[in-house]
Amino acid sequence: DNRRDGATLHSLPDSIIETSRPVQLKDFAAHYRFMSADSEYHFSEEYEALRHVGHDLQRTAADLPVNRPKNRFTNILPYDHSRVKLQPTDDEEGSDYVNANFVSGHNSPREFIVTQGPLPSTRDDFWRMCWESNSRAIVMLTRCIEKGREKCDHYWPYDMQPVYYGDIQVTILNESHFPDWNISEFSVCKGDVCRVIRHFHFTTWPDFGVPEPPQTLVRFVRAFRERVGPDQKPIVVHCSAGVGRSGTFIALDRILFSIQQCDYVDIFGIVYEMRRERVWMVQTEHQYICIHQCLMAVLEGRENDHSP
Ligand SMILES: CCc1ccc(NS(=O)(=O)O)cc1
Repeated sequence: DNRRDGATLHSLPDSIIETSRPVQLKDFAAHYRFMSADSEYHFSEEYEALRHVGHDLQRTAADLPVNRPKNRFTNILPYDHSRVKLQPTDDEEGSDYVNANFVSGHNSPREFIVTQGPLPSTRDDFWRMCWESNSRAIVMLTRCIEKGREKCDHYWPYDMQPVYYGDIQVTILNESHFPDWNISEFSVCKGDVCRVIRHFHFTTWPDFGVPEPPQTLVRFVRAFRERVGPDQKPIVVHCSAGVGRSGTFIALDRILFSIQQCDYVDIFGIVYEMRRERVWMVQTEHQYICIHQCLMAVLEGRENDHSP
């Protein structure tokens, strides 16, 4: 029975705490029907079993007074063990801090850098993080303004004129617009050294919600993977808090790789592992179910259907 209270769960060794629930792909449709039955009772139970994962981990850097203003949300703080560290400047306390964690992908244990939507006061740190990590891709899963509220700073230029963010110069090279996302290429320069960073901006994912229909997210992940190299450079992923939509995107990306190589899928285990790296990854039960619906669409050959 996994419905132990948080305290009990924390005191148990990992060997007793359930960390994976693999499902054979040949059984996945029946599994989905079972989990969905009785008002999705078993999805609720499984998602509840993830509630306390990671909450025993320390986040001391995020809590330093000098760093508190750098957090968009006071309850979305990066764990110390997996946090991304900027190159510190001259013993300035907090100069290495950004609200971001390394998160595992299918291809490597630090495939992703997951971060909050930059604040006006942290967008220079965001670009320093992109530069210092040698990232070549940014996945943005929120709009800057949603329902009249600022969810993310517009941290890139509004037109083709170069803009400096600290000592990083960003220039839009090109933009492609699609119904549910935009794909741009930025020239990012520090001094005489320039790189191209691709920006994949999903524009129709409501906060705390899911893309409709779920196949839209499958198509976005495919469009992203078609254009990002097989290099070992980290991929920056963010939404507003950098947990709900970001976690859902990464979970689906990992699953689409996994089913190419394995005859089973472990969605519970993927989310469990991500939550040990960054808090609240996949933030709602509906997002957790959406991951399953995306996989159902792929397995049934419906990923290119546009009907809701
Ligand atoms: C309460 C803080 C919070 C705000 C927004 C989100 N959603 S998001 O992680 O998908 O941006 C998650 C958490």
